[in-house]
Amino acid sequence: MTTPSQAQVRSIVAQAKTIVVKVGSSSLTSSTGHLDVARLSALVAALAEVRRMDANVVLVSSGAIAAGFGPLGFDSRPIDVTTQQATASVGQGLLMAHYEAAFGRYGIRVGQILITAEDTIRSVQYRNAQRTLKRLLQLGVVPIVNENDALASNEIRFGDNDRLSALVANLVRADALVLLTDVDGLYTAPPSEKDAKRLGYVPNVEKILDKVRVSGSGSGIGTGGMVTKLEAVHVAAASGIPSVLTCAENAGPALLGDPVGTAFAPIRHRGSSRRLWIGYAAAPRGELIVDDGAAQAVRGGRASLLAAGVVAVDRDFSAGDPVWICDEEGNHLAKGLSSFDSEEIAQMLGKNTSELKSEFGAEYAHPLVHRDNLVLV
Ligand SMILES: Nc1ncnc2c1ncn2[C@@H]1O[C@H](COP(=O)(O)OP(=O)(O)O)[C@@H](O)[C@H]1O
Ligand SMILES: N[C@@H](CCC(=O)OP(=O)(O)O)C(=O)O
Repeated sequence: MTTPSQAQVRSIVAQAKTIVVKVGSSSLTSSTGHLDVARLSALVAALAEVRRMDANVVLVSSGAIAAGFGPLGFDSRPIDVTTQQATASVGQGLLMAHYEAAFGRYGIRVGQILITAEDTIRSVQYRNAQRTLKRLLQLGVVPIVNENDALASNEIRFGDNDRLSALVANLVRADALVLLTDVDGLYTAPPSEKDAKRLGYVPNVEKILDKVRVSGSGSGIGTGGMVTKLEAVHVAAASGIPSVLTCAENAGPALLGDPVGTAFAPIRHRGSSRRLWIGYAAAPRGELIVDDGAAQAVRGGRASLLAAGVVAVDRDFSAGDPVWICDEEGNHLAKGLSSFDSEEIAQMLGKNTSELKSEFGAEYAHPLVHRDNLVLV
């Protein structure tokens, strides 16, 4: 695809019909780490302006832990996961109360959506979240999304909201993603280093990944630092969605398309949201190992995966789960959604369609992974 100019990217952001804005903990808090309601209100003023122009806004907001630890009598953000979860449970309600009051001043309703990483893996939950978000936007509501910290299991949690925001941008098929943090853009090195320079425009995020030096959170309040923000921008760019990264104080100008912060161009055309989900969010639960002929067909990009070409199935999974499709050397060729349980597939290996039909019935005479549910890696 031809790379848009910075002016074109800025204009996509300004004219977005649907925009996802992510605000990090570090931008909603005071120097002591407590929720700063004045900063939250300033952000809401900028978002209300976008709503006034009739664009759909989805806000991905961190800040539950920041809002919860003071009222619970802690001096600082808790460090252990269980106390963080309990703190987020208290803080999430308080955070929403502040958002409700702040958006209410502009006559705007908000709705809370709490997502776990699991919801982005399972196809049914994914569709469900997508439907609810869509309906909220149709109703003129600003959905406010956070990770469901109270219930997220330690092994599979986003932790930061950066990557979650890129997945939400895909879920709602946003035209642009704006990441608001405590630094005014991407620098060539952590901004505490004296020769670090801000980049105004990044035409291809993949080409700068090994040229900039990034580190974790500078403030110690946020979680992912610049590492997860670049991952989010990368997912968005590869999904055809441009991003702007800047500080929360620049929210207004950034949303109006002014040249603040760092703008990132999309690097690929937009695919279907379902394929993007399979490609980025879905963590494979098992593997289908295919012979040379099937590997060639899969690599061609247009074929479904038939049982006849599958030589082995690895690990237990259910129909609808994401799986790796691998060649016999163990190389990952594609990710796809399996149409059958692993137990069923074990019986179907190597059989052609008419054998499947006569042995198991017509409902088994189908590809193990349909081409619409398959994404090359
Ligand atoms: N190359 C870089 N450019 C800009 N910021 C960087 C870079 N490397 C690390 N950072 C740090 O990332 C921090 C933002 O991440 P974080 O604290 O997690 O914020 P948030 O709470 O908004 O997610 C900045 O304060 C900055 O110190
Ligand atoms: N979900 C957590 C956010 C964790 C966090 O700090 O995220 P971020 O500020 O985006 O790096 C919360 O609401 O407190």
